[in-house]
Amino acid sequence: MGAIGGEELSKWEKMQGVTSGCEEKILVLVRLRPLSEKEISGNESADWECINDTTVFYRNTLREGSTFPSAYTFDRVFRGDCATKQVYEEGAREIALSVVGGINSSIFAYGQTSSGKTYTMVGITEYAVADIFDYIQMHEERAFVLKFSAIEIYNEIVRDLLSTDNTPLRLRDDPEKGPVLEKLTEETLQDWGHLKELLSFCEAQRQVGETYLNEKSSRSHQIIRLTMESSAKEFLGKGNSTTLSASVNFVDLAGSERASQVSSAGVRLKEGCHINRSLLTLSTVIRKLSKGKHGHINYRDSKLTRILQPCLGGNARTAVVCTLSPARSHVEQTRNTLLFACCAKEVTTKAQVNVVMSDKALVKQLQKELARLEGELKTPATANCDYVALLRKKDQQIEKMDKEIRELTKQRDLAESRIEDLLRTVGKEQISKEEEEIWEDDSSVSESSSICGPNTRIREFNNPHYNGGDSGSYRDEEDLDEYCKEVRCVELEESSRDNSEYLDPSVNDNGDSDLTVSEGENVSDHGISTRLNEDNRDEHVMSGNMSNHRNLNLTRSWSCSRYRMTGSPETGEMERTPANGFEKGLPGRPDGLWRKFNPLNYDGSKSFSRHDSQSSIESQSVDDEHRGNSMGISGDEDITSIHTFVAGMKEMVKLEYEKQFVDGQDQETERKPMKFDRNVKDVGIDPMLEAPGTPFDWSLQFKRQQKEIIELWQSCYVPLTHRTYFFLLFRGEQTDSIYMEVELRRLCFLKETFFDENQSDRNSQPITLTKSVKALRREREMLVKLMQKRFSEEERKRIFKEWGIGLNSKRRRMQLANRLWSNTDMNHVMQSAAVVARLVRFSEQGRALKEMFGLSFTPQLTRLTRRRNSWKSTRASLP
Ligand SMILES: Nc1ncnc2c1ncn2[C@@H]1O[C@H](COP(=O)(O)OP(=O)(O)OP(=O)(O)O)[C@@H](O)[C@H]1O
Repeated sequence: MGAIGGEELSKWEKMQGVTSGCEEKILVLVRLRPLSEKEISGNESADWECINDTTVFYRNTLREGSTFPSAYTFDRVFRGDCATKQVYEEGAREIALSVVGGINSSIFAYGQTSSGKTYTMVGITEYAVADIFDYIQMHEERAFVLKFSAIEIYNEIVRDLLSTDNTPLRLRDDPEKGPVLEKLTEETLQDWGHLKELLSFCEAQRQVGETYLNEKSSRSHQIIRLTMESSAKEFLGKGNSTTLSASVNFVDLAGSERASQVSSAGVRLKEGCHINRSLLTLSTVIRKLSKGKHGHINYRDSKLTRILQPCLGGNARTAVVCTLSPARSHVEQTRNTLLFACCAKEVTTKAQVNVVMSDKALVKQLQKELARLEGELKTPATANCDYVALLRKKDQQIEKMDKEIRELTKQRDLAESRIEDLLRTVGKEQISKEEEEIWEDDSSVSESSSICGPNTRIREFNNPHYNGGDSGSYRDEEDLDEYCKEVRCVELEESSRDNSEYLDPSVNDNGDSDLTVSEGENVSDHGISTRLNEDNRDEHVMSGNMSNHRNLNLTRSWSCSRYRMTGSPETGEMERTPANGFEKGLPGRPDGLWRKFNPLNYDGSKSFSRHDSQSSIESQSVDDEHRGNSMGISGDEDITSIHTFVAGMKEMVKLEYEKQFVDGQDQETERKPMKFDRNVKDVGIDPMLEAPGTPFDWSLQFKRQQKEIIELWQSCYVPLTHRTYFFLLFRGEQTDSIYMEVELRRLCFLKETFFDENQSDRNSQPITLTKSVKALRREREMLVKLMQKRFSEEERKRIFKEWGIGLNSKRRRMQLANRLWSNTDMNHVMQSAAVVARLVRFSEQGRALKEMFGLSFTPQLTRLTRRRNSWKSTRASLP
């Protein structure tokens, strides 16, 4: 055991200080042993020699075909006659004694079997421990603790060499300490004797076996670990000491071997496999580490590399002593060892001093650091003032940004709201278009067999949930129900509105109507009798509308018609008066109100004076000739409903009453020919005066007009619903005459509009035959759907039979719908009306419709109750 002089130790300590925390390469030493007696007796030649302290040379250069280099250079090479002490002192000592300065270290012995690994490591271990003991003795100011532990890895099993228990040790990874062997025995070294005792024990415990090459061949990897802790004695027990803690590993690897060379078998062969495999892993790790610490390093492929991981490129100083046999027979194994050594010398580690602070020392240090930081914060330095100003500025910026955020949020919400509105609008339009396309594309209905469209505009103008969509869009059964409900609803509204309208119209002193339309409120006649023309005026387009409002460009709406303009005409003072019912308003109307009409001065040649009813009628008839264009009647919007008819009717009746009240006398009616070969008397414009004396004439006239109306309905493609309502409501009573006349007049007008060849551009005409045909087609489709809903299966079968529709034929309901109102034969008409009435539930409303429409407005003094039996029977035949 070599003693370490004080001078030498100081040199090491300086060196440790320089190297601590810095990267350094593994120290590679090569030791060439002499030929063993066996090799000598076997006439082995020594092909390897150390030509200097760092180079080993292969001198059998005559060997042909060799591609290996002849000289290998390392940190230090030792000839066969070198003692282990020299190997230690000139090579391993520096690494081994790093532990005294708190730096981990490891010394490996790597080489083929019988190359002298154990021989070398036993010596190095003892020299190192001896030096450590000397170091301890030389540093009495410090307190040292030296712990000894030893393990072996045998067939990939880790065993505690200080324990007689062969229980394998568990290996786990500690985040701070790295790989840790659980329950590993650690003996605190007392003295040299104690060390020798332990080493002997380990040697006895280690797996050793006889092989062909080595009588005492190590069959396991052995690691002897010395852990050294040191603290300055002056701080011990005061809680503020710091401790240096480090370990040094003495690793005696099992020797790589060739089975053929060692002639091993059985247990030895198995041992050799494990040995070679683990050494191969070690070689791989070293080779990868030699190329840099990039990528995955397979430490975990063997217990050996896992345990030695900190020593291989980690926090440790490492020395590898590669032992060689010079014998020619081992040349390949020797070259392999040299290749390993070459790789190892490229591997770098980064060792640093391991200082363990006591808890108290750690707390004290942290408190000191905290006090320093608090002092900096409390110091009213100039810099702090700057911070205050900076903080204030930042606060202002934050406040400003908050404002901007709030404003932007508002704008965003507003924009989102607008987008939603827009999307809703676009969505509705899209739905409308799609629905229209569906209707247009549906070829299931024979257009040629269609007659007219449903009262579709009712939906459009009265359903608050249906704003601007295609009126013909009844998408499902619910819609069909809604359709029927709306009919009734609208009819109720119609009744009240008609009455109010009749009472309310007034004109100002200039002869112009004060009934200004509220734009967009074209609800007056459910889109049939009114429409919004290009001038945004609500116009009555009822063909039977005899009101000379047209000539006056009088505009009106329901909103304004609900207010009656009263008060002094001179002052123009107006008073809003709630609308009254038609019945009580017309006969007993205050003179003051009716005098409002006196100043009316109708337009030139086309107008008439209230004092000249004859001329007025004539003019009106002439006006009607032009109304097709001026009124902008739409086929869809015009004759589609009984409501339309009623509205126009009331206008006409109102004027007649007006004339009578204003003139105060019967006007002599000069029967001038009208456009439609009618005059006032012909159309029964004042039936209350005529009818009493001519009941029989009226009966004949009604029959004639009824036939004429039915034919016009057919040729003008009037909606079936309208036809049904009209047909069933007006059955020949004397009071019906006025309605019959109005219907005739507007149908004649419509027909003329449809078939006027002079219309240069039919597409520009709002009223076209095509539109009416399409509308009628939609109405028939609607009736088809209602058939499914209104009629039971049995009823449908019965009706199909009655109508000559084969029960096995396809699309029976469509066939029936196409046949309804398809000709003008009276029996056919009655049957058609009966079916349609069922479908639209006319029978449930019955005559109440007529009352609701205000159709019983005829003055009580002249009510004829004569009825035609045929019309009675029609209603009675309703299913
Ligand atoms: N440098 C040396 N000088 C003299 N004898 C040596 C030297 N090295 C080794 N020997 C001898 O060689 C034999 C084998 O040595 P050793 O057991 O140390 O080899 P090994 O590499 O450990 O073998 P194994 O791997 O099989 O355990 C021993 O008898 C040993 O005394």
